[in-house]
Amino acid sequence: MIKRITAHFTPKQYLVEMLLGLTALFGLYLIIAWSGYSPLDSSWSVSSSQPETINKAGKLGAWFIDLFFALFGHIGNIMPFVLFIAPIYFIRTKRRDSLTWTRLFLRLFGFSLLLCGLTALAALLLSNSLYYLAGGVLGGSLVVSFFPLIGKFGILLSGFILSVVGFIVCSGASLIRLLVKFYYWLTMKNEEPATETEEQPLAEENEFVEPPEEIKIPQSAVFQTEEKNDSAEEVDLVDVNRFIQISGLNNEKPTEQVTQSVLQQTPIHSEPLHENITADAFSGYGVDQIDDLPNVSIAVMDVTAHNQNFAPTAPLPHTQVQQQAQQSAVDFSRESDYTFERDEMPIPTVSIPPVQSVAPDFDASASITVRLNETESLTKEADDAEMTELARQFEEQQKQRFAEMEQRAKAMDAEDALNVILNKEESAVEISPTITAAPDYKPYGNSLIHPALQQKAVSKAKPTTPLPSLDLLEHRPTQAQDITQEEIIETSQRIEQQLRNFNVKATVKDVLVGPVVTRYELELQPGVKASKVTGIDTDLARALMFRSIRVAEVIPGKPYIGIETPNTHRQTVPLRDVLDSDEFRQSKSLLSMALGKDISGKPVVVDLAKMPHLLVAGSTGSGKSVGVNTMILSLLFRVKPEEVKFIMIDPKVVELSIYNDIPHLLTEVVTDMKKAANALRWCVDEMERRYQLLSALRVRNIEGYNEKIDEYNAMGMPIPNPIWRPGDTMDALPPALEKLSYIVVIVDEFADLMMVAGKQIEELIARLAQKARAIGIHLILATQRPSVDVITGLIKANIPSRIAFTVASKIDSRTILDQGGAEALLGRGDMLYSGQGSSDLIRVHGAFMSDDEVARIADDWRARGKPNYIDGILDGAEEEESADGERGADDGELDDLFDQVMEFVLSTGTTSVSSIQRRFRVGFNRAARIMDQMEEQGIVSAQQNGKREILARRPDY
Ligand SMILES: Nc1ncnc2c1ncn2[C@@H]1O[C@H](COP(=O)(O)OP(=O)(O)OP(=O)(O)O)[C@@H](O)[C@H]1O
Repeated sequence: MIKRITAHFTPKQYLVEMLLGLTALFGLYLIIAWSGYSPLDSSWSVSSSQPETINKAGKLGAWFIDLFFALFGHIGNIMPFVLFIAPIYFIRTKRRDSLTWTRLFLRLFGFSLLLCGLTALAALLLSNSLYYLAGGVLGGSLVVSFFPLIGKFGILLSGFILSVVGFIVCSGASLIRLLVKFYYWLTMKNEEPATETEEQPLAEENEFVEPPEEIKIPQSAVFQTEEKNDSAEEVDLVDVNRFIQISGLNNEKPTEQVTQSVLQQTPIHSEPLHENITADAFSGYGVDQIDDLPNVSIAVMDVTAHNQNFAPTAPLPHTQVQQQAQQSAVDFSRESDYTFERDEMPIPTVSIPPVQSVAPDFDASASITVRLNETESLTKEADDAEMTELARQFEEQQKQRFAEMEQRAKAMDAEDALNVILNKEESAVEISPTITAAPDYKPYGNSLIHPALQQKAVSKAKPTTPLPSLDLLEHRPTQAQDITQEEIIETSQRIEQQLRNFNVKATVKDVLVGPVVTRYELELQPGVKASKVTGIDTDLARALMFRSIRVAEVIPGKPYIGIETPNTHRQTVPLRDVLDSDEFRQSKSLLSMALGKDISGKPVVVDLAKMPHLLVAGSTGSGKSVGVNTMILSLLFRVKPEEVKFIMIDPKVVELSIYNDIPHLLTEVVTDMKKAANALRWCVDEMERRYQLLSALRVRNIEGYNEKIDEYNAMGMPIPNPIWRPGDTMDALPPALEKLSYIVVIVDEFADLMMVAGKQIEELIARLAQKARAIGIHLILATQRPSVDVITGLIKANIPSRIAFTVASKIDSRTILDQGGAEALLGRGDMLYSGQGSSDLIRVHGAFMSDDEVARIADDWRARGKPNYIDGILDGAEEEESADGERGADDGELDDLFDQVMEFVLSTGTTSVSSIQRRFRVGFNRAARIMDQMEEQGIVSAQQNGKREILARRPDY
């Protein structure tokens, strides 16, 4: 149960409040009378023949207003308003509480001075007529009386001084403060802190009024402590609202924070306040009981921080307050002049300890925290009690039940059976916790596998179109770029201006607004280097207030440099838009890939066959995976499985596994990096095999080869496989050659692959990269670690095409692109493309597609056919490798297969390691080592341009 503290008025306060209210009402009445004033009405100075009063406030109203005009002239106009506003001001600001007879007299006196001053000024300055005195009787008589003495100027000066002094005395405001405020208002400066300005009038007021004779507690809050002291301080908390923080009702700072902030404001030298305030001081309050209220904390804050004359004992003389501040808590209560009586009311607790523990030096004027958090603890206690009671009842019931059972068992002579039952019951109780802890599995219909773990069955009918339709991609409306002409002109001017500040003279010649960035093309003055602008790109970005800008030193086909600034609203480039473009449709190459849109919004389509390998790098989250998916989907929309095959390596497991089982795959998506190395080795072997075929058919590349196959097939003369040997297959005759498909090897995180077998992988990639172009094997390697241990010199030298997404630093950018720029990209698919070793960079905003779209296209292909996985791509058989390794360890010993291999090489004339691998079913290492041994024995020459010659003739051996 919580008590709510409510305010009660003393009879005197009732009276004052009522009088002020009546005065305000009378003022309102006079305002109405003033607004309806007519000089024709009969009144104090006018006797009219008019039978009816025109004024809406009646005769009385007309009479009063006329009286004001007669007495004070024009100044009479303010009287109704003063009578209305002043009482309301007193009530609202609670100044009525401090209204004493002396103060009332002073205020009235001040007002009289003000009236005298103003009426005198009005009488002199405003025009008077025979019937109407501008300053009224008062102003007129003052002027008449004093004119002979001090003259016109003297009256003006005195009137002014009287007005000012009168205003200060009656309002209690400080003229200097008002002037300062006016100055601040004029100069638009911030005023002093609000607290200070709030408190000041009070302080000023106190200066005018002598210390109050009586000390009273007008409706102030008083608190009761748990420990009740015999003596306590009477407190005049003038504005109690400022010191009460109610947490739970109010979203402002929690009590602790308030206390903390008060602590910070409190001077360190001051001493702690141990003030126990008794509930008696709540004499002006009634206590209502209510059931449920949130936590209420009442903090008496550091009043001295606001007003030096004001402490919890505010009306005390200044010196006394200081003395009290220096006293200890005990002293404070003992020496206090004012005492509270103890009250037994159980009201909220005053918790001082937290304040003391946080700041032992806490001042007497520091905060006291009152916490009303009984509800929570009481509820908890009640809950606990209830639980214990229930447990007790249950135990009793059980005992009773067992007693009954025992009796019945005795009667039936079945005590043994009862024991068995009771034991079982006990053991059941014991194991029950384990049973309840187990998850509550429900049946999954017909399946034993949870729906979330079931493979998604694609029950799609085989599509009728030869290739997937673009309708599988979502149609996202193109958002319009909302940059205005004015904005562009303004930014152009700012760029020119800022460049001038850096001593670069340039003029904006062209502006291209793209989906993500806007490029300002500038003509530099002759003699100014473009690198000068590149060097100040960060300073320029800061000066122009852009997140980052990129300087394009060369714009192909234009004599300008480009400054690319990010657009306020970034557009997404949908993949559908790019694939649906003429650029992509009309590209002839089979391996054309759409990347996104360039700076002017034109689709960027690149040809993987020409690249011929691609390195993609960018920090995490920069859009690499989306970029790689864009490339794969571009291919999936235009190539059939027999034309292009994929080997996908995905150490992250989740990125490319969505393509599993599409018919383009040569093997399932590789996630094990050891197997991935084998896949690369297989590629090298395949490359060797293809070169043999190409050389046998005397063609230079895969296109020529495929054409030749087509040509002879069309003539009905299929070409027999020239490198087939009896025993390679079960066939009696060599099989006919078929067209070769392109192979695209995609590695999503190339760094992981390098970690597993760095040197080997580097060599394999280098070999593929050097030679694989002609035979149609292409690599796309992506990495998020653009460091030199991943992108080694060897790899860089062999992979000329690069794409850089956002990277962390200029150094990373240089590692990928051999120049800076990628560090200023904007992320989320923003990339720089450098094709085929060219130093020109194309800024591309990558196309975007959702995972659902990728899944739809993969499903579409899965519905069209099954993959024809090639056995053995992934088995390089580690055991075999390790066995090879062991064999290689004993130097000088020829391999067991040496003789057979030599026979094979001499009889067939082939020196290819891959053919040895295939023929003898050994791993790459072993085959290569046998070849090295043959070289040592002088049977074959050393490798030159990837080829060896046979030096020995058969009879030699
Ligand atoms: N072209 C794009 N347009 C719009 N948003 C994009 C684009 N590309 C990527 N994003 C956003 O960036 C997020 C991260 O992209 P993504 O997963 O491809 O990054 P990542 O470089 O592969 O990261 P990680 O290396 O950690 O896998 C995406 O979820 C997407 O919201």
